[in-house]
Amino acid sequence: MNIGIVGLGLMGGSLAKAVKRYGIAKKVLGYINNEKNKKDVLELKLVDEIVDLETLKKESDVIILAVPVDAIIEMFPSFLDIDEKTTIIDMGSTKEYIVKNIPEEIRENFVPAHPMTGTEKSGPKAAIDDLYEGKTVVLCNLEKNGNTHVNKAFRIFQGIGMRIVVMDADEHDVHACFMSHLPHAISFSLANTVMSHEDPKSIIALAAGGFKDMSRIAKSSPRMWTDIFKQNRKNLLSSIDLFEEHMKKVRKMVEDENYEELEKWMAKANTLHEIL
Ligand SMILES: NC(=O)C1=CN([C@@H]2O[C@H](COP(=O)(O)OP(=O)(O)OC[C@H]3O[C@@H](n4cnc5c(N)ncnc54)[C@H](O)[C@@H]3O)[C@@H](O)[C@H]2O)C=CC1
Ligand SMILES: O=C(O)C(=O)Cc1ccc(O)cc1
Repeated sequence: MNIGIVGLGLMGGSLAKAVKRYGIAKKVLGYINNEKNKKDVLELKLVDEIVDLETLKKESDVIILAVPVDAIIEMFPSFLDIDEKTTIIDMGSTKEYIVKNIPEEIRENFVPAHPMTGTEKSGPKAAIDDLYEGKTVVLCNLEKNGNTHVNKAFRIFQGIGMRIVVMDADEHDVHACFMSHLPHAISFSLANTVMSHEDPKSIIALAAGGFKDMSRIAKSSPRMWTDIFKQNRKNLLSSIDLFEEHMKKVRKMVEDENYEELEKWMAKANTLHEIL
């Protein structure tokens, strides 16, 4: 099949590599809206052809939307005239707002997906060969899709070595919030907290592994994450409230010098890594 990818950054670029490597795509077409990325995509040979959006729509059996989540919504009107056999799959990190806003005309064609894998890097140069291998992709609200479109999505994701999990978009957004969006909010906060107190020289000289681990995702794209926080605002606010409760709890145990409780509380946190 021909696969057209809109947005050839980390996710789109890595998908282009994977569908070529596994022989799933006969041809990979790319649509790019910025000159700097075009140059990088050509140099990295991520796609067979860079085309305009109309050509991509006509020549692709499957169109992948690998752009920030607000851009996915903004692009809906461009796809209202696609062929009934063409499948569209989005890779956005949020699902509820996207699913709610898919126009009725293309709802059968549109498979909402979220690959639960990524890095803090962005742009075509961030694309990696095996990003998707052995990872999970969540597909949402498939009851509204035609079988042919679901089958194509399964062929692509299973074909590049992914495990598929199906759930409703609202349920997805709660899980994604706690396991990805809240951790990003915490990492951005930690980075800003430390920089508001420590000068760069001390950070360079003294930062140890733990701080580097916890602040890695604070390097993530502000454009992409502002969109995600906006679209998952309600869940993010509740998860921040709950996190604040836990911060208050540790603060109180330290303030009260309740070290017995503190040790128990930490031991409970250790058990997360028995399941991860
Ligand atoms: N970064 C990550 O680890 C993960 C990201 N996602 C989702 O995947 C999507 C893409 O993210 P990344 O690849 O990380 O971002 P990225 O920033 O690496 O790539 C996005 C690309 O889309 C292009 N773009 C933006 N607006 C466009 C438009 N209107 N038309 C055409 N191209 C446009 C940008 O120029 C950029 O090259 C986002 O929706 C994100 O939420 C999902 C899972 C993991
Ligand atoms: O860099 C990391 O560890 C990530 O967690 C990347 C990531 C970012 C956004 C997603 O929707 C899913 C995964």
